[in-house]
Amino acid sequence: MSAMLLEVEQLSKSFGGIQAVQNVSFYVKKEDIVAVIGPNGAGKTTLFNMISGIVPPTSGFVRFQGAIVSGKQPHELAMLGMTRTFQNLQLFADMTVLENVMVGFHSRLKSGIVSAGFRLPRTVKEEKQAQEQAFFCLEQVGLAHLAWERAGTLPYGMQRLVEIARAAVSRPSLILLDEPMAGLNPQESKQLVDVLLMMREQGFSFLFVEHDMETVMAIADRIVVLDYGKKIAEGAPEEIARHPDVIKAYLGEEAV
Ligand SMILES: Nc1ncnc2c1ncn2[C@@H]1O[C@H](COP(=O)(O)OP(=O)(O)OP(=O)(O)O)[C@@H](O)[C@H]1O
Repeated sequence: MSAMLLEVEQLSKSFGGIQAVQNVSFYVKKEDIVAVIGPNGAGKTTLFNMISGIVPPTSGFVRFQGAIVSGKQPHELAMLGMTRTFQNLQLFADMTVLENVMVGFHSRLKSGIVSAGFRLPRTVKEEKQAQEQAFFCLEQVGLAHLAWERAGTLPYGMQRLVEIARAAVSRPSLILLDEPMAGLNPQESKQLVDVLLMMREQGFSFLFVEHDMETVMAIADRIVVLDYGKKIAEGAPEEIARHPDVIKAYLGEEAV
């Protein structure tokens, strides 16, 4: 597959005197899994926040499916087919698992979650569609049997899967995952890796920030490495693992 999905061009962000991200460029193609790694403070979160519309870039731009999208809000990006998850779980603990996933569907609907509350005819139909689609996504992540449980009662690893199902329910072309493995035990991590690989088979593409190198090496097609706000390397996992600048960035940090 060679269709270009996301193009990040010379993206920069400064906070006062701090250059958090400096002229970073890379791309994600359809059905790619691309990881962004780097030592603490390298600029990963800032880069991610710019791509997903949370913070505006100081300069540079983001193109998604051929159109420039920098400056658009997260809900506008969701309508165009780009969704994201956050480092800290953002589920509604008192809502059911199914309802939590449906929230992701509403982010892409015309009627939205507010009018859904009024139960207008069009929205009743959309509700049914949302419910079916949400249930389907829960089946895919292996949680359909828990659809009616309150989300807050699920173990952490399962809540992460609910978040992934929510990000996927509107059938976006690209899902951004912010440290998907954080807080998961090895068994939960393995389960999530399997889910992500299975979703890729179904046509999803992923860009993710991750500290867990084992996961990065296991699932990334390409890795973008940041250090002090700059891209210092980009390539396949095996190239990155032996890249001298990457080794220096990591070992230099740990040796201190
Ligand atoms: N809102 C902000 N105001 C000022 N400085 C910021 C802000 N956000 C980030 N920074 C600075 O920008 C730099 C990059 O931070 P960022 O959080 O993007 O790095 P990171 O790679 O995600 O780090 P970590 O792995 O620790 O999450 C750091 O020096 C940080 O202190």
